[in-house]
Amino acid sequence: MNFYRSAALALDHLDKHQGSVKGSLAAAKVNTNSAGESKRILALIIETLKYRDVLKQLLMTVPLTKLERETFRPKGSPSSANLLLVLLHDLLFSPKGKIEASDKWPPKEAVLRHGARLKAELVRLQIKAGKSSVRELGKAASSTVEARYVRWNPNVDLSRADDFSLSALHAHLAAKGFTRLEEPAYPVPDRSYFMDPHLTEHLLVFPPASTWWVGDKWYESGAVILQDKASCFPAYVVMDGWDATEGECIDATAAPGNKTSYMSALMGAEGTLYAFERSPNRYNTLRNMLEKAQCSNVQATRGDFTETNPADYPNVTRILLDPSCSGSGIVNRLDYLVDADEAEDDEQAERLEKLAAFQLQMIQHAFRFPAAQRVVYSTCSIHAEEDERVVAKALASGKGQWRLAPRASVLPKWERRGLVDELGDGADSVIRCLPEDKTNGFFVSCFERVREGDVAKVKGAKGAKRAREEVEEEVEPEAEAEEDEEDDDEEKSGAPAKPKTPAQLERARRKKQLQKKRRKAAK
Ligand SMILES: C[S@@+](CC[C@H](N)C(=O)[O-])C[C@H]1O[C@@H](n2cnc3c(N)ncnc32)[C@H](O)[C@@H]1O
Repeated sequence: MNFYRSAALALDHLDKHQGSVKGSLAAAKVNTNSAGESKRILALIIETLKYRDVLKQLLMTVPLTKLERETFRPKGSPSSANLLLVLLHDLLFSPKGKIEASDKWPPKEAVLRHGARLKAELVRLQIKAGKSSVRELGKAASSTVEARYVRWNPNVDLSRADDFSLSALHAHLAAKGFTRLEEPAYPVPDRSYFMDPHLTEHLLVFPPASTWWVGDKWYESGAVILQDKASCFPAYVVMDGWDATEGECIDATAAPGNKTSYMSALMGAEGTLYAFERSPNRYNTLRNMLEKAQCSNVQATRGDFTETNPADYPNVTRILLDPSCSGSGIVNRLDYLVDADEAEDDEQAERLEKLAAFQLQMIQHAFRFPAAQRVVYSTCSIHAEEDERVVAKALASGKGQWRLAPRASVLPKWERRGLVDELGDGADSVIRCLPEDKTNGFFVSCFERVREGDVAKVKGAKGAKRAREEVEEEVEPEAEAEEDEEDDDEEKSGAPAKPKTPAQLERARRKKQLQKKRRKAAK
């Protein structure tokens, strides 16, 4: 009984948008030290959220708060609305199909009085929605990736006496009872796999529930690496057309090292790949990864990429930047189950602005490397603020010396390209990935240096022009502080200057929000 009350209290808390799904447990005073109890309640909350829309629809047809007014009073704590949702979830969608409480508990008695009608109405909703089972009425979890990716790492084959070639891997998988398909098939059939249609030489695609690598010598030796497909793209794009005579490469933000190890493999473990990582802990992880994956051509450095002196790397021609981002593309998050409110939107906008400034700074630093020809910038974010807009600003600040590489060298067969509204023509040069593409949400762009006398049209120029205007408009941090003071004066005089452009309007809105917060805090 308490179990349902706690889950309903947590849902009440979430309705007020006071934090994350997990955070709502503490707010509902669930004993988070008791792993069993909190896990059970968390699972109920998540499952109820998945079915919330259909349960609400059902309650419109069978209005239990009216029919059972005595039990489900309007102003209870937890709210009747959420108590009903969790009870209905267990009755209609849980594997046991029942409410796990004493038969004498009034809310259970009240719901069961309408059990037959509720079930019949639910089936009606299912038929109307054209679903083959009531479970299909739940919100599709965005964490459902339809495939599991395994990257073959040729470095191990190069450095070890055992045969770790791709053909040996196929033979190993056949011995494990897997069938290799010649063509991609989704969902990937049980005990089957195929070579990924975009990364045909290195990436194998398995059914999502696969675990064959656990304890397997191929995994233990680093000869296969678990890496999402989209996360392989940046290394693949930055190394496009590379040959060992060309020069050296950099992975500027390397830990845990998935992309570094793929770059190293694409270099045939030849030449030199410098890998930077700022965080000491993550640097240790990177070192372990590089050792396991036999990345003998990588020189790892613990340090801040923006503090490197470009002149010290006169032979570096290719740079990969995969800096910290909001991670909004990572699909095992629960955020999609709850709608963000305006206050959270404001916090998010502020956070994205800071991230974007840092991301831009990383690209601008990469542009300073004297021999750099190709700079790839990627994020696991789906926000234009961190993706196309950063790219447009980088182009705008590149003084015409950098442009977006043509689609032909940026995974031309990948269909989902960038946002045209943001980058104009340049959108075709960059790629976006979404869970619909059976990957995490991801963004990859590639800048190339414009050769002297090259008059080719600079792609992305439209977005860059707009970004240049924005950059010019952008307020320096000091100036912003001054502007804040000015605004205070304006407020006193009662004559605020009117913001004119969308960017100014957005800043004014955020500033107002901040002032509101400050005033609230001062009270
Ligand atoms: C998104 S992760 C990189 C993931 C990595 N590319 C991979 O595929 O395994 C970003 C990493 O960059 C590091 N980082 C952030 N700013 C940095 C900087 N200025 N210099 C070097 N590393 C930085 C972070 O500590 C973090 O480990």
